[in-house]
Amino acid sequence: MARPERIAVLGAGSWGTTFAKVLADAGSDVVLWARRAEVAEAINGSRCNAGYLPGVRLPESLRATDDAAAAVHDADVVVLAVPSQTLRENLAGWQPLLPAGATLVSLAKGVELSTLKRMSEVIGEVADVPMEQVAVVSGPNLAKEIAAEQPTATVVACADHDRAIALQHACSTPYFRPYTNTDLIGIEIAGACKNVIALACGMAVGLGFGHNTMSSLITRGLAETTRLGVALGADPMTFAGLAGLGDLVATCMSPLSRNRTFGERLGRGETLAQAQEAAHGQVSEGVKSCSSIRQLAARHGVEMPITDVVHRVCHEGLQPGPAAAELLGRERKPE
Ligand SMILES: NC(=O)C1=CN([C@@H]2O[C@H](COP(=O)(O)OP(=O)(O)OC[C@H]3O[C@@H](n4cnc5c(N)ncnc54)[C@H](O)[C@@H]3O)[C@@H](O)[C@H]2O)C=CC1
Ligand SMILES: O=C(CO)COP(=O)(O)O
Repeated sequence: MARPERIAVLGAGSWGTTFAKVLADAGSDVVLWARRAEVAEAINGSRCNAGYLPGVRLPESLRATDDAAAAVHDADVVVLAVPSQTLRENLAGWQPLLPAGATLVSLAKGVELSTLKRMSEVIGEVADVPMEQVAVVSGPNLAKEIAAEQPTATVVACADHDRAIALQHACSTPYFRPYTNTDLIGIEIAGACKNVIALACGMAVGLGFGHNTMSSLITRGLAETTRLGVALGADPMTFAGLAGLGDLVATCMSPLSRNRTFGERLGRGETLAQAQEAAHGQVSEGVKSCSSIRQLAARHGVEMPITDVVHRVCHEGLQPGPAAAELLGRERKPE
């Protein structure tokens, strides 16, 4: 499959805008759709999306619009960069506009609450396309670092290897190195679960705990994520890769992560509403996905103790201190 000619990125938040910059820097012809006309105008006028990426100058070749039909017109790749829980509704509106045969790419990291579906499953269903047409980009990809052109690797996953190669080509730059993969289940489960583990790590930071606690959460978090992924049919090796361990470490360790920051606020004693207010409208996917992932795990008989306590802290009034004590007090077992 040839390198894509025209790419539309739908969603001009932190990651959508950054990924559009990557594609434009890689020489692709990119149009970025923003919900708000003033955001599109600012990108076209001042080359800046100040609300999400202050201080970042966007490439001259990147065009923005608030007209989704104009954005996707003639696109051979359509990148979906809206929060997981809004993807179904947004995509249903865009579905009649999608060019036949276009590769649909998910940037979102979450599991849908109402259906427990992965984002690629939601896309296949709503857009009514074969799964070979759906791709996922996921990895240790904190938007602000990539927007600053710091060296980063990622994974482009698609069941159709040729499409993955074409997309890999379209987003390769001197600072962004994509690898291909065909394990969508593993890549997406890893991406959704790491947000929940990052919430737990944030809580640990908020409680004043150090690196031993973080490493213990990261390692046991990886174990429970892998258990769920394997139960769903993923390749266990995926969890040792960029979209698995790579993203887990980046998100759990970085103060730039919205999920970790959210967890830190809860760990310091703030309420869910206070932490949400402090996020200024930016999405912390783990707050909702902890519930859908917990349900998915229960459906498949998989134990996910960290995810379980994160859900109960976020939604059932459990306090972070007792949650930590509960994890430590679990039945003793071999590693
Ligand atoms: N920011 C990052 O560093 C990374 C984010 N991601 C994932 O990408 C997805 C999008 O994240 P961001 O761009 O960071 O989010 P964001 O919160 O910065 O932006 C979300 C974008 O979606 C738009 N949107 C459309 N419909 C919406 C609705 N109904 N409700 C709320 N927003 C709506 C917003 O206007 C905004 O442009 C998430 O699933 C996130 O986990 C993945 C890798 C890196
Ligand atoms: O997915 C991310 C990094 O890979 C971004 O994480 P946050 O959504 O927690 O900021």
